Amino acid sequence: MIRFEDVSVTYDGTAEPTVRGVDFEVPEGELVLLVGPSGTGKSTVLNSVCGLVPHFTGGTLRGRVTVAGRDTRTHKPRELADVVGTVGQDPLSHFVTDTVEDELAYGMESLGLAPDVMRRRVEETLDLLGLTDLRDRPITTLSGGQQQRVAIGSVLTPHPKVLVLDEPTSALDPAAAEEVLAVIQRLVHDLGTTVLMAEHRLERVIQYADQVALLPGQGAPPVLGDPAEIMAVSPVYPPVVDLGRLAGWSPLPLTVRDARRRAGDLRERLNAGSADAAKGRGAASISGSAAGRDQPQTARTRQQPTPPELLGAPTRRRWFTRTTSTPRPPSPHTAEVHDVSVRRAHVQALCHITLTVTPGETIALMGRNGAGKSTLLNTLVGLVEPSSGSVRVGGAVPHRTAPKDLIRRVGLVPQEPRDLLYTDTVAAECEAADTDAGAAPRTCRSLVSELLPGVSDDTHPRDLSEGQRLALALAVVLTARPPLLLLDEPTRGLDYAAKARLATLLSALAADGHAIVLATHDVELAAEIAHRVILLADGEVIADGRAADVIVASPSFAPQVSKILAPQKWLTVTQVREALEAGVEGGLA
Ligand SMILES: Nc1ncnc2c1ncn2[C@@H]1O[C@H](COP(=O)(O)OP(=O)(O)OP(=O)(O)O)[C@@H](O)[C@H]1O
Ligand SMILES: Nc1ncnc2c1ncn2[C@@H]1O[C@H](COP(=O)(O)OP(=O)(O)OP(=O)(O)O)[C@@H](O)[C@H]1O
Repeated sequence: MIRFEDVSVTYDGTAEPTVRGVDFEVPEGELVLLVGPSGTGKSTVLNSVCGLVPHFTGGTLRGRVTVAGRDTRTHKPRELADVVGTVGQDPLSHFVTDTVEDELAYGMESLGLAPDVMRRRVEETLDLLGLTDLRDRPITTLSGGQQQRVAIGSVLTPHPKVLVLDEPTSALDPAAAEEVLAVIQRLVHDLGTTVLMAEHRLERVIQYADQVALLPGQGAPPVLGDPAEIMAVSPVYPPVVDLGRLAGWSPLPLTVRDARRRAGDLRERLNAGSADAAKGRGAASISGSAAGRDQPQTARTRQQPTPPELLGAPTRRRWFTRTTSTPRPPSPHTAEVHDVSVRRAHVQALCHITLTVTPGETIALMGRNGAGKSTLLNTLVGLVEPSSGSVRVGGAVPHRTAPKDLIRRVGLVPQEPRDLLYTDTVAAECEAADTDAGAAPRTCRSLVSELLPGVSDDTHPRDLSEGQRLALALAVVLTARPPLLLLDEPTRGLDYAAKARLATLLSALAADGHAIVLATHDVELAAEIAHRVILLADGEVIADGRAADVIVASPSFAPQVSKILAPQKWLTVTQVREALEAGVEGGLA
């Protein structure tokens, strides 16, 4: 159904092709998953199917791409629209109408479908994607995940033969991602729809793939094969595969269910290690278990607030030591939220929220799309005024504090880091950040150099990769050294390597006394770095406690490793690896 014949794409102004030797076929009624590290050309390949490459992006496409027999070089995107439905990475840029219902109908109207057919399909899609309550809503008032669901719905209603999906679950909560993928799988199995999809969070999608195409990068052509075979050699892989490789399981399990069947031995080895630790041998290493998350090596937890005098202590990260000379406010809490409610139009976005945030703790704010996570972050940073209740950040009321004073207390890296960047070079962005923060010249530039070595002053922020742009926005926010750092869905669009770098950085910031609150759907990131998890539902706090307790107890928010090794409380492959190594040293293996 989709056929690539020796395709290469060279963008204008670049000497080498971004992708080359792309030569494979996606048969009708199959779902092929495109995987690979950031920047290896996944979006480029996807966009060549719907004709955006090269008709809209410029550049040169060599070879041939055909979709349902139509050559994309001779057919413009609008001449392919009746066969290909495309969801790109940025839903907002996608929308053409104002309300949810109109958006779902738009594609069908352009194809001239009969009104009764349109009506039926809109109703079906609203039902399938859980959008019924939002049908009359202006799209601009939807949460990020709600918008992504509408974007997916709008390409499903015309029933295209081919779906091209670029990270379709990046803004979805785990349960919504499962629901949307189940719908897509049903289209593949029952209607014979052909799907080509790229996604970084492989733990969500790998089990739905009939085949995987790996783009290894550095100009190497894609490798197509059976998902398990590709996962055995791929540089990007989900935690279940990481654990399978660690334990030496063959064939590699791709699902939690398959891994659980294989995990008996591993559980026994880990049990022996824990028992050993309990007897006092090798305890330090084994405390890497989930229960040990907020034990001495990280120390600064809700239960053990960091004494303010320790906050200026030297840190592990060189760049960060430069920023520790200014004393921080003496309050034991960085932020206090008391009985806060927020109404937005007719929606009760937050309802009687009470919580405190303590220096040195990392909190993952989780919950379904529309639960109120972004609203809470926006309230902490003064962008949204509570309808009732009080918010204090570093002693100040955010929405009544002048921006130049507020940025020394709290900084938000928004869901779309681009929203924070407004100049046209990295150097200008850094100068503006220094001025805004009243910081010494080159403060921001030094942070950027540490976070993004090799990025030149004259690079346009638009030309940075997703992960690089996030790092730049983080540097801009950190220039003012806010004790409270807020991040909204920071791993959206990041590959596993970029995510690991972000996790290391955030852990160093927390160890230095920063309080960090991140709204995230990424259960694996929460497992990696959060001391505490707060679950929101319909604007209310429904759980607030140690990460290990809250997420392990939730089928939606538990990471893969804890599902595989339950009832033992492990959260990450790193913890398992460290425990096994300690066990080997102690003669356990
Ligand atoms: N329109 C364009 N003009 C010039 N260069 C581009 C254009 N679009 C993408 N590129 C470059 O091509 C390379 C591949 O980008 P692409 O978005 O296809 O990668 P990707 O694998 O989808 O990355 P990610 O996983 O981060 O989305 C990158 O270096 C990018 O900067
Ligand atoms: N301007 C607005 N007018 C009306 N309702 C709004 C407005 N902004 C947000 N909402 C609603 O408030 C609720 C909370 O939205 P919020 O963006 O805080 O959710 P979220 O938990 O961050 O969601 P996501 O996980 O999808 O990003 C949602 O139902 C959303 O539709």
